[in-house]
Amino acid sequence: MKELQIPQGTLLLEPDFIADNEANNLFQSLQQQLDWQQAEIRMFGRMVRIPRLQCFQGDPGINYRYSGLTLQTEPWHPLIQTLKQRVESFAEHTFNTVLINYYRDGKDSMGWHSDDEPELGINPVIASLNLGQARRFLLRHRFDKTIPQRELLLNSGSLLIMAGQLQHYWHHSVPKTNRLLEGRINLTFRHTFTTDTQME
Ligand SMILES: O=C(O)CCC(=O)C(=O)O
Ligand SMILES: [Fe+2]
Repeated sequence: MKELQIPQGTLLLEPDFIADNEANNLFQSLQQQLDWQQAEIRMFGRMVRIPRLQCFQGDPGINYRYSGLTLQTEPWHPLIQTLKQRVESFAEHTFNTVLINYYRDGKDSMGWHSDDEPELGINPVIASLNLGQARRFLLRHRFDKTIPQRELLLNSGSLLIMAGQLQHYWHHSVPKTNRLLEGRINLTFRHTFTTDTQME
């Protein structure tokens, strides 16, 4: 595991967490078997469809708030349950939810944001697993515009861990491109606190 040096945040990358052929098989199975939804969010006073498909799984009874929406967790898909266990033992951290994003082609994307919802706790550990098409992942400092933007290429099978103060100080995004790209599935494993569980 490689620690990427970034001020005010922790970023770890394991480029070959899952072997290529297994990652491709997982991509195919999940692409076919998950119940993909295209959420609508309110933007500038009107409802727009987000440019990607999503699915949210986790332990029972956990809600997830996202751009004004409240999503209910679906039960763990068996393949994802197994992946969760592998990621947990590698990251030495437990997760109770996963947000799964399916970028169908280069036009699908995720805008600048940080994962700083209060239910994720103060300094969340988020483990981000990539399957399929490699995509650019950008990071930009939220406050100090003199700090250069960072760019990673997230290959199929790679695992990126975001931790420490990263979500407080950095935004991240997956930009769209005009290049013809294949599909990519990204899974962000998270620990979501509920009113019944303690914040760290
Ligand atoms: O697709 C990615 O690499 C990023 C996903 C992400 O930022 C998120 O789910 O919050
Ligand atoms: Fe994110």
